[in-house]
Amino acid sequence: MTVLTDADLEIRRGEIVGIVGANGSGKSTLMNILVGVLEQDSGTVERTGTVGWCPQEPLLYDRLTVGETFRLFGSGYGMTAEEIDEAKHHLASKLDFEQYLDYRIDQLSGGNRQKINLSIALMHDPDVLMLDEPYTGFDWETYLTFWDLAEELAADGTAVTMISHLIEEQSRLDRIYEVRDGQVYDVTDQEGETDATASERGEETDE
Ligand SMILES: Nc1ncnc2c1ncn2[C@@H]1O[C@H](COP(=O)(O)OP(=O)(O)OP(=O)(O)O)[C@@H](O)[C@H]1O
Repeated sequence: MTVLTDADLEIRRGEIVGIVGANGSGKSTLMNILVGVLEQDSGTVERTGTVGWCPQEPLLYDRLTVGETFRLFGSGYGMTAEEIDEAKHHLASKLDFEQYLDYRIDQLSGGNRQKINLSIALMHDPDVLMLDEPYTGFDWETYLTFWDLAEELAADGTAVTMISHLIEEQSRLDRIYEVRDGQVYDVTDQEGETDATASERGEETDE
């Protein structure tokens, strides 16, 4: 099936970019192509720098502990043992999962598993961060901490891209792309909410 027919977008350093759109519109497909886990049929994706990816479904190994998970991904990223340890403690303290470092992934709650999923995307301080609904299952405090982290990273020059469903988040985004009918539209300067966010709430739109 054809999901996307026309997508032209740019993700710049220091920006927080939102990808919005109705369920099934192709947001994850677009992100998977940008990350490189899915190959596009035509067109090009230009990536500069390192990429961190937080997929919608955590891609973690159930039988590893949280500490082992950091070591596995950290060594994959080419980090030293000290760098891995520092990133682990920093993120565990920030996102409040220090007490779970020796737990196995399959012993964690959904929200805590998502914290690890997000942390693995962030731990190597990537230049480009791709987050597919990164806050699923987060409690309110964690959700706010997540935004602190995203804003800190963007201020340090990271290009942060996230698939977002929440209308109230749109004011935090520097640029907003909407996926609709297989195409990607820049709706940053559109007044009010996009069609997609209205239709997600079940409201009629003008189309
Ligand atoms: N592995 C797959 N095999 C076949 N079709 C797929 C696959 N993954 C996604 N699709 C289809 O591609 C289309 C776009 O899916 P995608 O997951 O990109 O949407 P989305 O906008 O991220 O949706 P949601 O908001 O529900 O997460 C949908 O019609 C979906 O059914």
